[in-house]
Amino acid sequence: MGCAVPRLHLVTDCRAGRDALAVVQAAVAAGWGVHRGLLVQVRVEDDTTDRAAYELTCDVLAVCRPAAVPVLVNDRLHVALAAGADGAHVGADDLPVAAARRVLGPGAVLGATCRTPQDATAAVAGGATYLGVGPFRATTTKRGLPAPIGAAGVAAVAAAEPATPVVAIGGVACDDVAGLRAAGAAGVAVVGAVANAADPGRAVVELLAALA
Ligand SMILES: Cc1ncc(COP(=O)(O)OP(=O)(O)O)c(N)n1
Ligand SMILES: Cc1ncsc1CCOP(=O)(O)O
Ligand SMILES: [Mg+2]
Repeated sequence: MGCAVPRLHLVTDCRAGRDALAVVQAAVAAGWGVHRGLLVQVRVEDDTTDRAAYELTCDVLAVCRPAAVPVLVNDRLHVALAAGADGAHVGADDLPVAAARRVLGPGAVLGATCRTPQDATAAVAGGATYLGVGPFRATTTKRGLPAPIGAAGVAAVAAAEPATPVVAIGGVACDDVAGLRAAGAAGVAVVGAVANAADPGRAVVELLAALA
């Protein structure tokens, strides 16, 4: 995966009682020297206002820009554009990939959620830069997810679109990285593996080392 799509996607945990910005600060501070492997996706709760999403994105950008860590915004393309983020991530309930590409323009990073090879082929045709593939495993971080697809499901998507980086998501832990890479994933996206860690910075360093 080139520098446009790093291997470790840190997705913010904005549930009540969480300090998403503090986790991003810890991740970026700990990752000095290995920042080319890190990307932050700003993912807020559905009932978060656009104003709050925009302000968090600006705060995350202020932390990430000096370290050259790319920042994406989940779902809300207008927030990504307004804040000057590097791109966005869309899934089945968001704008279609091709429409998102038209909104963001050709230079933006655009991720698309996929569960199947058919999803992947459609997303690539629509202009996806990378494919967020999962859920790999059951997770408590997001409610209402479909059944996990496991490493075999990740491998099926990666094989269908070998020229487009696959980022596995859903219950991913550091110990899963080798198996996911072997399945064809170029990288992983995590919430809990970092946000729930006693030392989020150390968790980032360990994940980056496993992905190297
Ligand atoms: C890298 C990555 N992969 C998948 C998702 C999930 O996106 P989506 O299916 O649209 O679900 P929400 O995150 O919007 O609840 C993601 N965010 N990032
Ligand atoms: C947003 C999202 N989409 C599929 S799984 C997931 C949550 C991933 O969080 P965690 O890494 O804690 O399982
Ligand atoms: Mg979405």
